[in-house]
Formats: sequence, structure tokens, C-alpha cells
Amino acid sequence: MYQVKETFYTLQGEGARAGRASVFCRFSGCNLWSGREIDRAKARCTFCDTDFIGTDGQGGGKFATAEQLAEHIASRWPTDAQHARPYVVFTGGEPLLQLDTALITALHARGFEIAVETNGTLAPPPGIDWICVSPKGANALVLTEGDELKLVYPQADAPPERFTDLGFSHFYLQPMDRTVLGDVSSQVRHATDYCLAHPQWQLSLQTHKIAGFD
Ligand SMILES: C[S@@+](CC[C@H](N)C(=O)[O-])C[C@H]1O[C@@H](n2cnc3c(N)ncnc32)[C@H](O)[C@@H]1O
Ligand SMILES: Nc1nc2[nH]cc(C(=O)O)c2c(=O)[nH]1
Ligand code: SF4
Ligand SMILES: [Mg+2]
Repeated sequence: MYQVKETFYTLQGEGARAGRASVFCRFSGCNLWSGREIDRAKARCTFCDTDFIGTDGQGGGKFATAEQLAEHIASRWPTDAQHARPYVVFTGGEPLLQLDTALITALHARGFEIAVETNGTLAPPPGIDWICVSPKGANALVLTEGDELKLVYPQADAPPERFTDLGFSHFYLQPMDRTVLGDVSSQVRHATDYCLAHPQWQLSLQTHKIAGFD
């Protein structure tokens, strides 16, 4: 049984593949926060910008089999997109609590390229085509290699220097959309300054929030 908060067709807003048409599948639940505001301050991840509780969002629900969820995801991809490889981004919540080999196989069989957005604390099943790890505070990383490392910045207990030697192809700093330095725009400036001083890192702005899409 897969528990899905929502599924929607949009452009990837963040990171190396920003701008790419994608079906987003947001799984319910996370191992670092209950999702309830009352628990936020004591959670292992305290700055989350997402509602991932339950299965009541657009295109959400409970899916009994991998085939059923894969069919649901495939139905979101436009039918006239002959020249583009179908692309699904699994996120959450924490997608590696639920993404498994059966679902990967069912989506590959439908021609999909498969990406995940993960906090990096859980081992992934084999076969994922694009892995984006976004470290959270002091929580230990199990996933120390992948396609992109996208660090929300600043985090007092997760400085960028801790990650520079890991095995990722791209390193991004994404300004935190939650106030820690007084205002979000000074956090954007702070991330910009860090990238200028440390060119291993590139700036990831959450373009969907700027442009106003999901
Ligand atoms: C909501 S998370 C879900 C996937 C996974 N649990 C994770 O943390 O990577 C999706 C992406 O949003 C980022 N994110 C969460 N809260 C954010 C915030 N307040 N500002 C900027 N990015 C944020 C995460 O770091 C992650 O890259
Ligand atoms: N457009 C868009 N791009 C995204 N990239 C990562 C997202 C996420 O919440 O995981 C996200 C999202 O929620 N919307
Ligand atoms: S790990 Fe990801 S989904 Fe979980 S609380 Fe943090 S940002 Fe949100
Ligand atoms: Mg988001």
C-alpha cells in the first residue's frame, strides 16, 4: 500500500533540472518530522515548507499496488509529448520510506525516467535515475553519492564545508524559505555570497515560488 499526499504535473522548480516538465508524486509521511506544527521545534528537521500529512491532496490517495500507482502517475503525463521522455519526481515527505523496486519497475516499463528528492538518511532501492540529496542538520547521511546535493542554506548544524568531498555531480545551495537571519532576502544574499566565494556551489532558487506554480 502506497500513501500519496498529492500528484501533479508541473515544472521541476529547483536544482540542476529546474524547468523540466515533471509529474510530481508526493508521498505522505517523513522520518524527520511528524508534519504537525506542535512538533516542529523538537523535530529532526525544523524548517520544512511542505504539507505532507494524509492522502487528501490533489491526485492523492492510497494505492494498493505498484501498477495502480504507476498508472495513476502515467495518466498525468501529457499524451502529445512524443519528443520528451516522461519524467517523475518522487518527493514528500520522505519518498525513500515508500519508493520500492516494484514501483520503479512499473514506471520504467512505462518509459519513465525516475528522480527522487530525499533527505539522504535512508538507503534507496536500485534503479533510480536521478538522486537529489538535501541534508538536514546533524542527521547522518546514508546516501553520500548521487547526482545532486542540494543544501538548504543557512543551517547552523549543516555547513556546506561538511559536504564538499562527497560524490555528487552537482552542488547547490538553496536559500531557506523560512526566516533564520531576520528575512528571507538576506538569506538569498548570503547564499549568493557563499557561491561567489566557493564556486563549487551553485545557487538554486525555488523558481516555482517565484513564478507562482505548484
Ligand atoms: C519538502 S522536501 C521533501 C523531500 C525530502 N524529504 C527532503 O527533505 O529532501 C523537498 C525539497 O524542499 C527543500 N525544502 C524544504 N523546506 C525548505 C525551505 N523552508 N526552504 C527551502 N527549501 C526547502 C528540501 O530540502 C528538499 O530539497
Ligand atoms: N515545482 C516544484 N518543484 C519542486 N522541486 C522540489 C519540490 C518538492 O517539494 O520536493 C518541488 C515542488 O513542490 N514544486
Ligand atoms: S526531511 Fe524533507 S519532508 Fe521531512 S521535514 Fe525535512 S524537508 Fe520536510
Ligand atoms: Mg516543495
